[in-house]
Amino acid sequence: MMNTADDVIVPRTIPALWQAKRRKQPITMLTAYDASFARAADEAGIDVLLVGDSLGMVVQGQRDTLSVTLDDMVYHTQLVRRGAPGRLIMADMPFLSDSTVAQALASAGRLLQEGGADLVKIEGGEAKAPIIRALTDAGIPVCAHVGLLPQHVRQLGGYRVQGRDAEDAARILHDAEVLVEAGAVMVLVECVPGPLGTRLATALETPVIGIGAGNGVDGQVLVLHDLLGLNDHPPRFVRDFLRGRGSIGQALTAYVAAVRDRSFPAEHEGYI
Ligand SMILES: Nc1nc(=O)c2c([nH]1)NC[C@@H]1CN(c3ccc(C(=O)N[C@@H](CCC(=O)O)C(=O)O)cc3)CN21
Ligand SMILES: CC(C)C(=O)C(=O)O
Ligand SMILES: [Mg+2]
Repeated sequence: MMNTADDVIVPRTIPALWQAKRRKQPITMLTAYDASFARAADEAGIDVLLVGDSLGMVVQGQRDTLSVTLDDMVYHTQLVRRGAPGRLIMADMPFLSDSTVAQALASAGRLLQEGGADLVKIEGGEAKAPIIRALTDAGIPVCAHVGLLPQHVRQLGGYRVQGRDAEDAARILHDAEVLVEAGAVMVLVECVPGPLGTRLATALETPVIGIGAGNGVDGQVLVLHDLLGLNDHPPRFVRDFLRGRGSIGQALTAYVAAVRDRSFPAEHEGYI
């Protein structure tokens, strides 16, 4: 069958992601760290591949993401780009690679120029607004990561739900608005009550991608290894899509279908 422009629900540009949001077509995102899984995810029609600093945990076996280096991120972004040459690829800015404007420009520059990423993701609240503004002005698209910030795990003392009380929820919403005002083209919100995820997606024109943020956001992201059942202590928001299926390809295809028809995440796979 011939593809027409309207069939293409697989957005490969940032404007296409905005269009998907306007059309209420859920966006699918998945982490990838190497060429083989990038190709598998590409073939399954995942919209955006995230080279997450979660690679410190699922690939390197560390207990958190703090030790991941910019060199690690550049290397894994190269691998993912080789496996999925035509796919939108987002790369995490690792811990302390984005502390000053000059350093953030140099770090993001490497992720785009050497790694082949299309955009970068920055963890943080309002304090990251000047960084996001500078990258945006330089032509580097940025996704703002709010809610649970794994790079702040030493302050938080663990990976816990954020935005549970009204004050914290208002702060997260305010942060996201400020970061979008600074130029962020996408927002990723991690580990917040479902109603807060919905409020963010409603308040912003920008696509809001959730992980553990309920079903009312504009798209979902999961860590690849979690989706394949390789997490011994999975958070609530994880579903093992390989369980009961015959192949990794089928698991990835099932994830795409479940996000698109909004059957994932179910009520019990979120926080209240
Ligand atoms: N494999 C993997 N999957 C992830 O989703 C992930 C990573 N690694 N590494 C970086 C961060 C850390 N993340 C995490 C890790 C644990 C929980 C967790 O156990 N959450 C508790 C919530 C406890 C509460 O109610 O506050 C849960 O039971 O869901 C959440 C997010 C998400 N990211
Ligand atoms: C959990 C997702 C959002 C992430 O930032 C990562 O994989 O590093
Ligand atoms: Mg990350």
